[in-house]
Amino acid sequence: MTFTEKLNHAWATSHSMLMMGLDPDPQRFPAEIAGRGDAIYEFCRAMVDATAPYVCGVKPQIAYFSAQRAEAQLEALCQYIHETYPHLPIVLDAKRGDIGSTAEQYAHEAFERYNADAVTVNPYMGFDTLQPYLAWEDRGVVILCRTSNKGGSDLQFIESKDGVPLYLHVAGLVADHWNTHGQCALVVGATFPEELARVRERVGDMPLLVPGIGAQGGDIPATVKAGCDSHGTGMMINSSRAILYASGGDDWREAAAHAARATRDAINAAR
Ligand SMILES: O=C(O)c1cc(=O)[nH]c(=O)n1[C@@H]1O[C@H](COP(=O)(O)O)[C@@H](O)[C@H]1O
Repeated sequence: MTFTEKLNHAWATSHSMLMMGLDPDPQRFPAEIAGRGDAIYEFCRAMVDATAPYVCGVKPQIAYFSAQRAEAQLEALCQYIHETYPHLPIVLDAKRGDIGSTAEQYAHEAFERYNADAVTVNPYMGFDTLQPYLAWEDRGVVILCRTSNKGGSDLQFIESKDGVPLYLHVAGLVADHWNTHGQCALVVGATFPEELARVRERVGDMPLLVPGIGAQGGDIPATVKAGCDSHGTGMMINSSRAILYASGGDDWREAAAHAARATRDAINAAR
């Protein structure tokens, strides 16, 4: 099954557009697992178990693992998710971008070492730097377009050809030229619903990864109104910290499950 098929299946069967973001910060771990050698793996595994019924996919952020020398725990986690929840796509958030020969190594890392269904990439260096990822035709390539942070406007709002802002130019390039195998998705922040609507209008039913609800304050009804595709779905709406750290007490698993369910329900109520 390709990434796109898996994602469509996950949307249909989970009735959820919530993506569980895994940004494990040892400073915020519950006492029960803090200090364990495998704490990152155990924390993330528990979070996936608690939230799996309410999500359409899982997005581990690689820096939270590599900064702690925990790449082996990320490998084990991806294997656990594939074995236990084979219907849930894994989007490895790595935001890679480099010349083709190096990109080949990054693609190998994401798709072979971690066996991710999709990876996030940065289009700043152009098409040839994305080709090594696109060559893995069954995997997803999730391209930064209009990011959720304030500073995204510094470059993404610069007017390109015909006065079109750069983020919309990227959306057009992907929709019209780069998505030849139907494997691409775009990153658009929930913090900018107006631009989300413009991207949706430009790219039709292409999947969108939409971070920025929860800890970054993005408005759920505005996001849903702006970003759904023609079938009333089409988004992986990510939330990480607001779910992972819903409670630091003994009820951390239950609190995460409750937060995930409530977020899924808030998204569905706005559809
Ligand atoms: O590609 C991403 O996932 C991403 C793009 C973007 O524009 N903004 C953004 O916040 N992200 C990621 O989404 C997650 C957001 O986490 P929370 O703000 O805790 O929900 C982090 O892992 C970010 O690295």
